[in-house]
Amino acid sequence: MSAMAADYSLGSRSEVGRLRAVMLHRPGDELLRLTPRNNDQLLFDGLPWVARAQEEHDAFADVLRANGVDVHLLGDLLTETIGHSGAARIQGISSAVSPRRLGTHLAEDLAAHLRGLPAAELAHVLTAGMTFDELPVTPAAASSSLVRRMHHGPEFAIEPLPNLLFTRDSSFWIGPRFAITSLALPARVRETSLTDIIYAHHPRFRGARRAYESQVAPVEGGDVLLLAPGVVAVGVGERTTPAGAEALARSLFDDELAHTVLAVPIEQARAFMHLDTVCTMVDVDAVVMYPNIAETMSAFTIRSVGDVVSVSGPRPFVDAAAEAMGIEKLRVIDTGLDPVTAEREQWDDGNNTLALSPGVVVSYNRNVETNRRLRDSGIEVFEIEGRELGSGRGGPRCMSCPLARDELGGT
Ligand SMILES: NC(=O)NCCC[C@H](N)C(=O)O
Repeated sequence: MSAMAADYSLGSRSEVGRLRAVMLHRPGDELLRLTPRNNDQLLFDGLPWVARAQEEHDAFADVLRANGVDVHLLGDLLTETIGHSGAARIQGISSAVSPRRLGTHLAEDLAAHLRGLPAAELAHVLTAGMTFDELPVTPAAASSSLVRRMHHGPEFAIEPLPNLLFTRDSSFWIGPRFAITSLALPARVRETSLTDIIYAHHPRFRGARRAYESQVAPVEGGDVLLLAPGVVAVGVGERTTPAGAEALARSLFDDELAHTVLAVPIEQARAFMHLDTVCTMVDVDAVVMYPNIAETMSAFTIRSVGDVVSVSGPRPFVDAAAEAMGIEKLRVIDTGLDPVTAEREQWDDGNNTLALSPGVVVSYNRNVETNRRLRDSGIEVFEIEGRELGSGRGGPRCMSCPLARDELGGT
């Protein structure tokens, strides 16, 4: 990536300030690893047609570019990072090559092989993984490695990362800082080793500081909504735990990145894996929310006053949010859908919109009713195709990590 001077600075203090730069991951060979036997464990509901998924993703990126957003692809950033920094290369390899899985001898052999690969090839292995069949053939390893002899060829020596597509979850920006999250499920844990080396070593991010450095407990970016400057909502459910929400809140308070954090309980179910599967912001004072839970969604309010942290509630989410945001009312765009249509469109990420600026969002075209009602409420909707992308159960917000948004006053 050229070190061109951008007319914005990195960071984000809201969900809806004009989007200036974003990190996406164009899906690649890691999706070709999915089979009917491993797709559940790898958190996909089906087997995407990969070429089509790439076309859909390219169209998504084009919509963002057409709206003036700088699109940075994680795969490119990773290749550039590894090419630029020997330390990043070593770190990436050591997080991927597990002596626990491979035994010390094979792990050392493989790590030595990976250290010699060109940057793009190594980035490919770190994202798409490697099967035992694909291990480099060294005569010594072939005859002396029991691990190699006893594993089946198609098994993974390095697990692939098909969910890298959902860049929202493995890091997020709050104020001028980035946070590397702590992903809850084994299929995704290694993703953060890649975002970590990118932010630590890519020249584009030189000087950027970290938030939530301790990564004490699971926090996933899809659960983190920047409701307003200083006000953060954190979903607590299948992924982010109460301990994660509390640790994040205390860390944001210590770094003066937030004064109020709302911990929002969500059902521990696949359909509601993150807060952004049921609620996203579409304007400075408006959310689109899954109607079947709009009435019951609640929040604990965590506040920092001086050195004291207090927890109150729970109370209705919309009331707690409005008070924390300092607005009279949080508008809930009432999609007004009957429960069955609402359930179908929520499953297909109808509530997972990505805001380009206040009142302008990107959404999947299949959610016909939700999109119609968003427009009826004055929201401009750019529609994208998600027939294949959606098989991983994530929409435009899940597939994007905003790197820079304008301050709200300036949009
Ligand atoms: N923020 C999001 O809701 N991201 C979607 C993540 C989907 C992925 N297949 C997962 O289960 O983690």
